[in-house]
Amino acid sequence: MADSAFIELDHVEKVFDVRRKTGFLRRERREVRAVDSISFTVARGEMVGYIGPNGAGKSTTIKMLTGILTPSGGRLRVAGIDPSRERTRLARRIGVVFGQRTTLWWDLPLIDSYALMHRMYRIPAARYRENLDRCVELLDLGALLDVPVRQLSLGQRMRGDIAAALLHDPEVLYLDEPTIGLDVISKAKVREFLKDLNTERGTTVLLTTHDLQDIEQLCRRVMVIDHGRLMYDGPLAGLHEVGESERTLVVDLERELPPIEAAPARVVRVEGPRQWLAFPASESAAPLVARIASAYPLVDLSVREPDIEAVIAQMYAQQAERVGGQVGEPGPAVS
Ligand SMILES: Nc1ncnc2c1ncn2[C@@H]1O[C@H](COP(=O)(O)OP(=O)(O)OP(=O)(O)O)[C@@H](O)[C@H]1O
Repeated sequence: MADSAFIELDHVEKVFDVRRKTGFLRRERREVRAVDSISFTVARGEMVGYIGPNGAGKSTTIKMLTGILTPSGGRLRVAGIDPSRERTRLARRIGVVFGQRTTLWWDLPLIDSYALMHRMYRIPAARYRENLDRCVELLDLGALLDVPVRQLSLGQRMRGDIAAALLHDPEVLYLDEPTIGLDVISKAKVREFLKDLNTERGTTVLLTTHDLQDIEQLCRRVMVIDHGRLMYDGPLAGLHEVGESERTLVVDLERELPPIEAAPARVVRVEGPRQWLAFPASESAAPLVARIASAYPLVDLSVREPDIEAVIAQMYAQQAERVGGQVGEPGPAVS
């Protein structure tokens, strides 16, 4: 493994033993291989997207990286520490944000939660003050500090949670769906903040998300997991190529017209003056837009990204075709 690796996973596995009631006295025992022999390293200061469909094994990986769960097999290190053996020592060096849950105290004003963390993590007063001031300013929390957490909107609470994860200056931040359910403005704020955190402070970030735009705007490298297996590790552009996914250009014309001709884009839907054109996600939209604008009476247009599920489904289908296997049997990681 690389010396500079800050996070290291070597054939890590997590198997859950699930018991299900199948009759009055009968129970069925089943193994769920949530993480299946995953290996990767993340260098200090990297910002990596960790994506995959529901139930792929993302949260399980993150829980093992924090020490909440113990791997069933393989070797795992974060900053040289075995997370499940030295969870408390590691806790001082990592920050975690689970989008669907909060680490804040529900009935307390935000500032009181921070004060409790100050004590829990034994953060030196000057450093606490400095980090708090910085987060309050950049995450726009000033007006919210005295508000009980239960009264915060989802976006406000998420910003509050991100600040809470950073008060002790962690070297690595795990984010599990940090923009889930947020409106466009809150998403932009959170992304901007994370970008700054990574470039200015060099914080290593591992980000799981269902929003491809989070990855596009933040991560040069993306890892795709499905059925507990690593299917891809590389740049996002490469993922589009592997998945041969398509983006969609939605064009509003001045009036109803025959389908637009603009290869390699092809019209996939027409509704009155609005037309939908699919084009390969690996192609730049700019020349296509310029060509359409010069030849057609354009009123408005927008580009829609493929969602992660679609990209992965494509990737899957192609891999199955290549190996002549069945869709649903993941192959080795493509990089
Ligand atoms: N404590 C548990 N006991 C039994 N099975 C579990 C447990 N936690 C997770 N699993 C199973 O392990 C698999 C992976 O779950 P995980 O939560 O890691 O997926 P995920 O990629 O984070 O999904 P999502 O995007 O829906 O959050 C799923 O099949 C899930 O049902």
